[in-house]
Amino acid sequence: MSLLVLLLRRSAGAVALAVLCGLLSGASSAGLISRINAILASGGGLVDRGVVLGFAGIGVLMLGARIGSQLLLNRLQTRTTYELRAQLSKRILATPLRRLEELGTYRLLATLVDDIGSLTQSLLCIPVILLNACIVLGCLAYLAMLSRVVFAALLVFAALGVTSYWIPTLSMMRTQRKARETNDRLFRDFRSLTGGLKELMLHRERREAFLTRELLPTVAELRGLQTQVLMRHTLLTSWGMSLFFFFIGLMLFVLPGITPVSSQALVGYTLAALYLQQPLDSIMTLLPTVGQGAVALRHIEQLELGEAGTQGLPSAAGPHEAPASVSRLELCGVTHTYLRDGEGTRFTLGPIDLAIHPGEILFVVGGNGSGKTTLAKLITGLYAPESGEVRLDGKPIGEGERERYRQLFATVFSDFHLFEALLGLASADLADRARGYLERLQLAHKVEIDASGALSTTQLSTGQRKRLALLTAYLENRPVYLFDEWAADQDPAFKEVFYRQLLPDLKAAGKAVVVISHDDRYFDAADRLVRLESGALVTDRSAPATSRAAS
Ligand SMILES: Nc1ncnc2c1ncn2[C@@H]1O[C@H](COP(=O)(O)OP(=O)(O)OP(=O)(O)O)[C@@H](O)[C@H]1O
Repeated sequence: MSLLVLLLRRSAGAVALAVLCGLLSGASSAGLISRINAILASGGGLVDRGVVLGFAGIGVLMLGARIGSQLLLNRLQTRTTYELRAQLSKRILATPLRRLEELGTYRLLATLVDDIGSLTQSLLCIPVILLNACIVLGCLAYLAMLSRVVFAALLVFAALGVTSYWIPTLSMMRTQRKARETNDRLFRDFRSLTGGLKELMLHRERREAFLTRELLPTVAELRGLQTQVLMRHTLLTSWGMSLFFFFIGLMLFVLPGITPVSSQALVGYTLAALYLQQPLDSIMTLLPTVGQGAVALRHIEQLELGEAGTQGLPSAAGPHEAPASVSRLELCGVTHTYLRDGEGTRFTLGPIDLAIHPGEILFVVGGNGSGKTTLAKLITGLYAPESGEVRLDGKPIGEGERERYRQLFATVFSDFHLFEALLGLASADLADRARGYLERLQLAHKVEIDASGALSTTQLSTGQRKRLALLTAYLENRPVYLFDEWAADQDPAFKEVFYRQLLPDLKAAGKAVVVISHDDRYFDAADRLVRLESGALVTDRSAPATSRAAS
């Protein structure tokens, strides 16, 4: 709810002003019509300079109020979208990585694209609904002045009408919620579609199966649910309108039988009631959009994202700079467990006791699925330990220190992301330093880096992209380096450069270097080697002389 409250609080002024402008525009157009009426009725006898000026003045007021109201609504729309996008992006970055992994990127994308759109649209309805609600209240007050009996009858009728409208609306909102869940699946399928292009293009049966068993059924299900929502909405709006005319019929045919009423008063009631129709229609038309917004808001809340400023992004003051050096980093009895929903299985890493020292190359080795990457996420503070603690220079790292702690690491994970520019590394000599590393990584003929840090291209081979990721890590110049199977995609010559030159250089510069590797030919490059088996650390010893000899 906090998101909605925040938005409403920030937009309250704009919403009130938009409603005011709308009312002014409505009142001045009513004023214009009544003047036109009076002039026509007078047969032109009323036309003098004052009348013309008054007419023109109301016309200008109407135009100004209309433009003002529309401009405010446009501004509200763009600002709301901006704020929602900014808030949600910050909140995603403030959410623990493990939670985001559990949610899946497709859900986050669906929220960023879909929920933000729905929420913006529904917030935009608020001024229009308020404006029409003002008109409805005005009409009701007028009716109350005309006849208390008619007004009381209208209230009773309205209560019945709202109840008969609201109950099916609740069921319509349930369908909207279902549609929203299906939309998540649609984003997952779109992700498979764009991520699996090669696999789908190369295998006709797989492509057919993907389309007929996964994507198209989801699309069809969504279409069905959306059709249901639209159909129910049409029925409900029509029901609302027929109730309305039923009420006018009651007034015309039943009221004169209950109480004496002049035909002039009857005309007055009927006109006022008819005037109610347009704003009521407008409110009813907008209700599904508001419902959609409510569903989107609920969905965002269910993601249980962190609050901006708690984890990822610096909120206010506070040291976020990484310490320039580390003398000892320890994992003491650290554990992490993955639960696999549906299968009832689990994988537990640890308890792990491990120390990392500056000026030392530590290899983490082990079979596929033994827990190396999980250990890397615990070492770097991307996962908080479920038990045990991480200590930096003897001091335990708690939740409050984790953001600062993470700034100690320069990493290249096996599923690294390459940005289009060297972000957050601004320095006067950035381009020069980067060029030096490009030479060293044998990329100078492929990639250029301008003074702002923009890369000329990232359309490179997998091995070359990894070298660019390594370049970013070099430029970060942090006390601890962690490489997760970095050399797996390198040619033999560059593997040799990595293990025999680049790693020793980092060590010589006093960096602590953690290397996850399957390259047993180079295990002798480690000062210390630890092996993981099914989540347990089975060895922690110096690099074996045998592998040194083998290389
Ligand atoms: N996001 C996740 N959710 C659930 N289980 C996971 C997740 N990531 C990893 N696992 C499980 O944890 C275990 C260890 O995974 P991890 O990625 O740490 O292994 P690894 O040693 O790095 O493997 P590899 O050498 O293949 O990269 C695996 O059995 C895997 O099934």
